[in-house]
Amino acid sequence: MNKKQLFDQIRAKASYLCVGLDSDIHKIPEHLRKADDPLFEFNKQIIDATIDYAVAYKPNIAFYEAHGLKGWESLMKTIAYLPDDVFIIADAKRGDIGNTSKMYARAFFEQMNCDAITVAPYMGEDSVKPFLDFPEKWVILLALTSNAGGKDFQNLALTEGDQLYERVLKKSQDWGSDEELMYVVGATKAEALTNIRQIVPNHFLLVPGVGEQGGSLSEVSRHGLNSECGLLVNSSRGIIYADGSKSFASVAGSKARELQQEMANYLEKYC
Ligand SMILES: O=C(O)c1cc(=O)[nH]c(=O)n1[C@@H]1O[C@H](COP(=O)(O)O)[C@@H](O)[C@H]1O
Repeated sequence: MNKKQLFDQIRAKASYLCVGLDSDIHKIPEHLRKADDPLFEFNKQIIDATIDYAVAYKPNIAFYEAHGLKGWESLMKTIAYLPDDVFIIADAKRGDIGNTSKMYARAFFEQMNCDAITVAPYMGEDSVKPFLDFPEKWVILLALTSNAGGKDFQNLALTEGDQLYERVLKKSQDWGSDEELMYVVGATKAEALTNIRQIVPNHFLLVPGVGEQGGSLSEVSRHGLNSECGLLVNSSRGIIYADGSKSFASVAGSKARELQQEMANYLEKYC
């Protein structure tokens, strides 16, 4: 999916919501655990309930890999079930020497037909570039992550003055354009968004950390929205585990709708 198509979807649904499919066999409702493929059954019902309110879905690969072959099957079935007009992010946090990155890219872009993959920038240009060789596919580079430990490296001041995350934003612009590169910025770091928007005014940002991690959708939207929206805000546990009973899907749908309605207001106000 290209940037225009993504923005068209955002306008059509008045939403920049990404639903995180961090589907954990120990957290899904009891009655689904007896199904043939419990993770897929859970995801299917979550997708059906939230599809009108979300433009993107982000399966977190760890939750599937943890189950070996069966988990990969649940993941592939989930991706195949998602309609073509939603943006699919493989949250895989990959990145390795060039020939290995190329194989990761083929796995997630060709085998699984995802639109985007999260990539760690730590190994530098030749580890990121192979992911950028695929037309209309996206690299989402970790810049300023939502977790407390992110500051151990990302906020370190370099001798030239930038913090490390700022250097990631600046340097990576030599590798690809805003038609193929996005950045992860945690909702818990909303205070940095004004500065980030000065460095990357036009790029899309994937913003996880609203809901369970306590980030504010209002703050993120106020400081992060640009004229083409420029945001995909993810919530995983706050939607998919909002209710643990047989009503889990309809409660997930209501949670997604609440976020979408808030987003519709912000789009009107700031975009
Ligand atoms: O790359 C990510 O998606 C990510 C980056 C980051 O900085 N923080 C972060 O929480 N995430 C992911 O976003 C999701 C957040 O989940 P919830 O906190 O349950 O909404 C998880 O899948 C995390 O792995």
